[in-house]
Amino acid sequence: MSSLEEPLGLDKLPSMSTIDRIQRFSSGACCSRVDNLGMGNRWLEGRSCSTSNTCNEDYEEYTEETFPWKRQTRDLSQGGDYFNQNTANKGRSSMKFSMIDDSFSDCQYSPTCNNKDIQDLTTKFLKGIPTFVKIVEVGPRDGLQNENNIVPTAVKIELIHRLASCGLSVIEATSFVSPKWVPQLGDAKDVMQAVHNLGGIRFPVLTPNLKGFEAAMAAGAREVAVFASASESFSKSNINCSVEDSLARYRAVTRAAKELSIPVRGYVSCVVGCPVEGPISPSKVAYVAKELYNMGCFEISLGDTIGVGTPGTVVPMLAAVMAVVPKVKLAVHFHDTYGQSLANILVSLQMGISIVDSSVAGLGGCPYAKGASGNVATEDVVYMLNGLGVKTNIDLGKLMLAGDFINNHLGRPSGSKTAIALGRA
Ligand SMILES: CC(C)(COP(=O)([O-])OP(=O)([O-])OC[C@H]1O[C@@H](n2cnc3c(N)ncnc32)[C@H](O)[C@@H]1OP(=O)([O-])[O-])[C@@H](O)C(=O)NCCC(=O)NCCSC(=O)C[C@@](C)(O)CC(=O)[O-]
Repeated sequence: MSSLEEPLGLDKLPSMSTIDRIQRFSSGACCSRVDNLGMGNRWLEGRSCSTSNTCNEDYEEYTEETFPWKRQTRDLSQGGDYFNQNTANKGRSSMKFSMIDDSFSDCQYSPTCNNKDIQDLTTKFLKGIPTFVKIVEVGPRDGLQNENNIVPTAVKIELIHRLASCGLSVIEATSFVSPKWVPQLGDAKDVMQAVHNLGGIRFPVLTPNLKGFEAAMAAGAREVAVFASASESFSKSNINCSVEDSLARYRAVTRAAKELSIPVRGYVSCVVGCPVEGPISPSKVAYVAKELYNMGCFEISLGDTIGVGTPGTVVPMLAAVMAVVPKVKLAVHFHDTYGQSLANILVSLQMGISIVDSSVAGLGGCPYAKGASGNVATEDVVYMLNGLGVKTNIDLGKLMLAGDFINNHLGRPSGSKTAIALGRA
């Protein structure tokens, strides 16, 4: 078994230095006034702009009438059941409505603005965004595979039940991989047997080879996922074979799955950067994505496994993949090492992607991608989509409680996000 000894090798990758970050975020222009749309009290309460008074002054100008949803957003001080669905729904509809109409009717924001300007700008920035986004919840698999301590089977099953009650339609439940490689998911059979009959929800599982596929079928799985990499080095360290050998294995899996009418999802890892090789060219990603698509994967998830992507690198990568695989078949899967996940998701949506992977409480990380942080939190994705007026059919309040359930179990404070992947030496 090989493993990645080195940390991310971020010196080779596009990165944002601490100084860069401070300079960017402390610029006098805290945010444009139109940016306030739909941001709820995360912006209103959370933004401090410590190096400039501009935001505070701006904030004071804005009354509750100006932001009618302010009263309806999550009140962090109350803890527990802080965001019931009624409230979330009301906030959502009033936000959506007020984006175009009410809040701007008297144009308090700029002496020169008018409704048409606002509508034009809104259309310009939001027009490509799909009206419905499917979320693939990967917490029970991608999240729990990387915890230092093995989470008890009963807790995994309870987490999946709680996630199922949130309205999620796809929950990646576990992996049928070698327990020597990923001991955290050594109870895949028990987890799968306990959840596979939950109605109306798909529970894909990772299968690295035919052995895993057969075990998954025996445990009741009805959908599987294969996972290749755009990086040779990562392929070797993650699944102990070359990219071409992995594709050959996956052809065997997709053939077997086809005979049983089992849908197969395909992952491409390291779509922006690799811990060993540094930047990965979009053409390599496109090649692997196309191979997976050609062998019959119904959906291809593009994974920024170590979370080094920014909109500047994600857009060309997506453009290259979209040239060879229809965009309706593509999902994005971001880790949040540099806090870029939501920005990356937003540009992906603007490019027409309508499937997003995420992980409750931001759990996640590949044990063989040392130093990468967790997946983007499902709560944050749903919150952003609500603000954009995109449908998800997910109950944000219940989702937050599911996040707290697992955070509490893991000894993390309620509301924690982004578990840091500790990797494996
Ligand atoms: C692929 C292998 C199995 C090759 O592992 P290997 O050691 O090269 O396999 P092998 O064929 O030589 O077999 C060695 C032993 O493993 C057993 N074995 C063989 N296959 C299985 C199986 N399916 N289930 C259970 N056991 C298995 C096999 O029976 C044998 O047992 P032994 O005779 O020594 O007792 C191994 O490397 C492995 O399991 N790797 C999985 C690693 C993993 O799960 N990584 C995390 C995935 S996350 C990811 O990739 C990124 C993603 C998808 O999240 C997207 C993103 O974030 O970007």
